[in-house]
Amino acid sequence: MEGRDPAGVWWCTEQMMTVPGADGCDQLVDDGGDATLLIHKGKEFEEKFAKDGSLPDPASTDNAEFKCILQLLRDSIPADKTKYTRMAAKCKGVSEETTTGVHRLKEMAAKGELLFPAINVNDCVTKSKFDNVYGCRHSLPDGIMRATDVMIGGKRALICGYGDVGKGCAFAMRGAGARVLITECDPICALQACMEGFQVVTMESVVGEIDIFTTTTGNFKIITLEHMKKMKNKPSSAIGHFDNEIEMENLEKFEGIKVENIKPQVDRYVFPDGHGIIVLAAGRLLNLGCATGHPSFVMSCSFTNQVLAQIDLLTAKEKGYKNNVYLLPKDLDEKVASLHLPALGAQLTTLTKEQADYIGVKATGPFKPDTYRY
Ligand SMILES: NC(=O)c1ccc[n+]([C@@H]2O[C@H](COP(=O)([O-])OP(=O)(O)OC[C@H]3O[C@@H](n4cnc5c(N)ncnc54)[C@H](O)[C@@H]3O)[C@@H](O)[C@H]2O)c1
Repeated sequence: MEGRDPAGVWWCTEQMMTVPGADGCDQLVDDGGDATLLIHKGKEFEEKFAKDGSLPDPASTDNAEFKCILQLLRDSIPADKTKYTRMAAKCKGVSEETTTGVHRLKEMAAKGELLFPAINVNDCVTKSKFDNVYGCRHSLPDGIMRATDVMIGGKRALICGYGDVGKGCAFAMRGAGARVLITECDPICALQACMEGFQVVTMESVVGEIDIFTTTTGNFKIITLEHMKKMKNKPSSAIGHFDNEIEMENLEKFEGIKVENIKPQVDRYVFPDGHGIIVLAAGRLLNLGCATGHPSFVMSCSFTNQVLAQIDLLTAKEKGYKNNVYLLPKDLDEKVASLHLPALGAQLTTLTKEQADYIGVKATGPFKPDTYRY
């Protein structure tokens, strides 16, 4: 759905969750938390309507996405006053794919607002340490090359954030011959970047010299309008989750800005002073917008985790899951990896009973404590 208008995206989200002849879906697979957010906001505004007859007001927010949600609910409530309340009651739980969605879920759980149990698939080792790292290592340069045909070798590439996605992106850019710089707020990640030979800098100190920008923070206002004003005539890109990592709204509203659509998902924003920057995938996930996302092999690890999480949710009640965020057990994480090894021709060593006892594990695993960080 990348590149479509936000209202259309939210319309699709609602259609996906509307099950003819039923109150809604039994379980949700989410990526970024949009479906989960819509159910929660739907129920919240339906309850408000029941109490005081008021409908959501899209004019009450400046956030373009949230405006769409409010408009959608403003249309939905008069037609069916309890649609999302029934949907929430029917839903046994959600399994969430990505860092940004998990962040939203944890916020809701901490406030006691989560309406059903959630499984954090992102933090399975065989998800975040594979899809986020190796998937982005593949699909970041793929997206940049397809979109711009720019020579990456020799260019200065800034990766904002050196978490899982940032690590994959930094190594990809280095592999393509770029001189890679990193911004980080976390001293541990910053030190990791230094130890890998990347230069850790602040955006302000290098913004005028960088050729390719990639934001991987899951945070907002990483590349601001002020930064974009100071950039040279070169590409900028984003691989995080939302278009607020790059201040797209402010860029679009900037007086005198001209937008040249070079091709689908590739826009050149020209400032009144004549310098232009290339924005890929409208500031959203460029590897999805400008390429085909991650290759199927690495997604197979993520989706195997999703399937296991969905099976786990089937018995959430029996397991006594509360409306909280849960991780899959480590033996399942190891199982996901085991299932993928034969395709790569790997031969796993089997521990003898003696060796297993010596290091204090079972010969069949789990091989690491939950605190192990890989
Ligand atoms: N495009 C894709 O295919 C894809 C795949 C997986 C995840 N994601 C998304 O990518 C984003 C990052 O995911 P992740 O798993 O790497 O998360 P992460 O938490 O491992 O990494 C994010 C890093 O950004 C740093 N950071 C936060 N604010 C910063 C700032 N202002 N300046 C510099 N650094 C800052 C954090 O310290 C952290 O190290 C999320 O939005 C996630 O949903 C995208």
